Parts: sequence; C-alpha cells; structure tokens
Amino acid sequence: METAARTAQAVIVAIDGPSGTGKSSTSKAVAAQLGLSYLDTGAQYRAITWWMVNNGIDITDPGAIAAVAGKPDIISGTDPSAPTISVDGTDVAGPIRTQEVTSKVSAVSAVPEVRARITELQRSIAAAAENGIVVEGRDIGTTVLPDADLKVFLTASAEARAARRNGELKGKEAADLAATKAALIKRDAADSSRKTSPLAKADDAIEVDTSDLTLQQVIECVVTLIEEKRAAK
Ligand SMILES: Nc1ncnc2c1ncn2[C@@H]1O[C@H](COP(=O)(O)OP(=O)(O)OP(=O)(O)O)[C@@H](O)[C@H]1O
Ligand SMILES: Nc1ccn([C@@H]2O[C@H](COP(=O)(O)O)[C@@H](O)[C@H]2O)c(=O)n1
Repeated sequence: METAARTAQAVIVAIDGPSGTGKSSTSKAVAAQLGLSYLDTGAQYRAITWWMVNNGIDITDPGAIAAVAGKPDIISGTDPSAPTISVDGTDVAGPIRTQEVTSKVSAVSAVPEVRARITELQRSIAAAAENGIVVEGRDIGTTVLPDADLKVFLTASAEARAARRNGELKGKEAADLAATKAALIKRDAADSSRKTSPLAKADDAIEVDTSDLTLQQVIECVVTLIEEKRAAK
C-alpha cells in the first residue's frame, strides 16, 4: 500500500456511529472546512450491494456473495464538496440510496470477504490522502484505521434520528415516523450483531450525543477536537 508524504497538519479522523446520527453531514462539512479529504464508507458498502442486486446474486446466500466480492470495481471520489461513487465506471450515487439497497446492505456488508475487500480499499484511500482525511462509517476506529489521530463516535436517540430521516423524505414519500424508526433500529441491530467488524465504539473514541445539538454545533465540536489534536502534534 502506498502512503502519501503527509503535510505537517495532516490528520486522520475516524467518525463512526449508528444510522442517522449525522456522520456524513458532519464529516463532509468538517473535511471541507479543514481542507481534508472525505470518505463515505457506507456508500462503498451500498455500491457493492447495488452491484450484487444488479447482477442477480442471491443476497440471502453469503457463499454466493463471497464468491463474487472481488468482481466490482468501486471508485470513491474524496472531495468533500463533491464526493462521488462509481461501480465499473457507472455513477451510482443515486441508485445506492434506494429503499431496496438500504434494506439489503446489512446482509451484504456482514460477509467477511466483502469486508476484507472494502477495508483494503478504504485503507489505500486513507494512505493516499496527503492532507489527511475524514473517514466515516461503522468500524473505522475499531478496524479500518485503529491508529487514527482522532476517533469520534456519534450517537442520537432513535426518535431524533427518525425525525431527521423523515425530514429528508419530505415531499418525496409519505413519511411514517414509526416505520422509519423501526427500520433504522433494525439496520443498527444487524450492523451491531454481525461477527466481522460490527458497528462499535472504539475504546479510545470520543462519544458525542447529537440528539439535542444542531448540525452546526456538532461540526464545531469535531473541528475543535481536530484542532486540539493538531496543536498537540
Ligand atoms: N445535529 C443534527 N441536527 C439535526 N439534523 C441533523 C443533525 N445531524 C444530521 N442531521 C440531518 O440528519 C439526516 C441524517 O444525517 P446523515 O446522513 O449525516 O447521518 P448519517 O449518520 O451519515 O446516516 P447514515 O449512516 O444512515 O448514512 C440528514 O438529513 C442531516 O441533515
Ligand atoms: N464502515 C461501514 C460503513 C457502512 N457499513 C454498512 O453499510 C450500510 C450503509 O451505511 P450508510 O452509512 O450509508 O447508512 C450500513 O448499514 C452497514 O451495513 C458497514 O458495514 N461498515
């Protein structure tokens, strides 16, 4: 794996947490503000899930998933102001957000061969980020980048997270708060209970409960934590 010559202010930041806690919004804004790269690892797991669905792979069969886990070519663009994701040259930023992919991604991401493949990709992207990077997901602090300079674990109540998600859907689909809440609790439970690299807080991660914070407050909190790390370098 090639490691970029890092600038003095380069930092590696891991942001993990359950669904809807604000990882993507916070990570993108923090990275843009501090001139860091940004990697949405959930988008990579969604992309490989999209490929499995599109190629007729039985996602209830971990053996079938494992057999083809190395096939799709997944490319992530790491500019926080315009992150991109493609599979075999096709832009899949839209298709990976469908309900179908969301409902199947936990099953695909639980397969060890998928995790090994995507983890390797994530590490090589982080290693190439010369100004540093904010990487967000479920297992970044515990598994992907255990030596990150800063680890943050975002949490929020299921009620707050469901309300945020329904806010996104407004005008597109009828938003049923109870159904949204049940779906995110189900996905978190699957992600937390898988054997390989589950959703978990690293022992040395700083936990931030965002339930009663605005997005701007969370961004400021993480920027302050990064600046403290940089000052101590
Ligand atoms: N502190 C906050 N207060 C209110 N809304 C927020 C806050 N943080 C994020 N949001 C909103 O909540 C929604 C979910 O945020 P985001 O996509 O960043 O979460 P996430 O943790 O990355 O979710 P997932 O893991 O499911 O991708 C977005 O609409 C975002 O604008
Ligand atoms: N490090 C990660 C990141 C994500 N996943 C899986 O992908 C799903 C989608 O993630 P979003 O952040 O886009 O909601 C998530 O539910 C996990 O199944 C993962 O396993 N590890």
